[in-house]
Amino acid sequence: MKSKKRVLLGMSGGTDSSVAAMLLQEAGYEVAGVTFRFYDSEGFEESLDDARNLASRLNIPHIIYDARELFRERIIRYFIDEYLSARTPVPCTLCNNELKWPLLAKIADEMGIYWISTGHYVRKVFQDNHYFIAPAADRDKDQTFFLWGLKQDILERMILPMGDWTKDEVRTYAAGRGFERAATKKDSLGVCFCPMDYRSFLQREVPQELLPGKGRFLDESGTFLGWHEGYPFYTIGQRRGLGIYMNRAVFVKEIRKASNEVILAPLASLYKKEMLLKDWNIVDTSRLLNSPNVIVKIRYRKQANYCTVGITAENLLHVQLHELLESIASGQAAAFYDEDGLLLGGGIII
Ligand SMILES: Nc1ncnc2c1ncn2[C@@H]1O[C@H](COP(=O)(O)OP(=O)(O)OP(=O)(O)O)[C@@H](O)[C@H]1O
Repeated sequence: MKSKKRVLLGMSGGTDSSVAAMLLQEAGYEVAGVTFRFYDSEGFEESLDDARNLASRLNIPHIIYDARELFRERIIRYFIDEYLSARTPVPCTLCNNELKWPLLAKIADEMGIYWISTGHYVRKVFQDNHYFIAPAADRDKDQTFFLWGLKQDILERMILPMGDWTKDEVRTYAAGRGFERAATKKDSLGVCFCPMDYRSFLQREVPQELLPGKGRFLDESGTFLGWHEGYPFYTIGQRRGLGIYMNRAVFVKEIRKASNEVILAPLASLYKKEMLLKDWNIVDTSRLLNSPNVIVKIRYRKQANYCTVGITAENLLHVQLHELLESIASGQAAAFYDEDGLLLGGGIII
């Protein structure tokens, strides 16, 4: 089954996977395309048409895979439940690690295809008998942060054509090949099924009786500061949009579900020195555990901190931060890197 020349590509209809299809063909692969229908949206038919048109112009067999039920259960319901549980969800991480890539592998298996591919801006390297995800040439587009949960069985099958390209080069290439529409499509931003503010999404999706209603903002010593709209509408570290006017800067430090209370505090109170992770994945134990040069990131575009990682008796990852880090929210992901940017693993903060 390990045909060297056949690859299944996830085709969203967007610029990156469109150019990925062209580059794979240029590299001599026989490409098949799949477009996942993840959820119902006005834009889906248009994206699907784009993917189909491209497939037809490139002479690529193309299928649609209906993943709506799976996506609703595993991603959208999780997203809502996390906010209702006073946590901060990471839907893109979960989708990539538990849906998009495993589904590609499953469908490829059914088609007798070994290689699987997407338009993700990441690279893959093989070192010391392990495959690692590595940063893309376009550091601004780098998507390594979302892929820490992928295991070797997926990593070994991945082909990542965008890894050596910048987005500008990709657009120029598509235009040069006469694919003007693919060249000029907008980048997708944020959480795909929730294009609006997540609070409006919760208002729309969650029956009113399941929302907690107004609750109390308190300071760290329990003093009442004002009323809030209900704890799911706040996230750890939030400063803007609190709807409360104070003569000092305050941030959300803690969210108490049981009492529907949100604790506000100065930034200095939000710093922590350690965290615990569940549902973790380690790519190479020897490089991660107790190593002195591990870097951790808890936000896509934010700071990187040095840390030391160990495993607790309860089988959680214990992350000792070398410098204080603020706004660590349960539910968020932490991704580990070595100093060359190789992705060493990650987990979900509890
Ligand atoms: N609905 C979908 N069906 C199949 N594959 C998808 C779908 N959505 C995304 N992908 C794959 O996952 C990759 C990353 O998707 P993401 O939405 O993060 O990035 P993107 O930069 O918007 O990519 P693109 O320009 O290809 O839409 C895409 O390049 C594509 O290969």
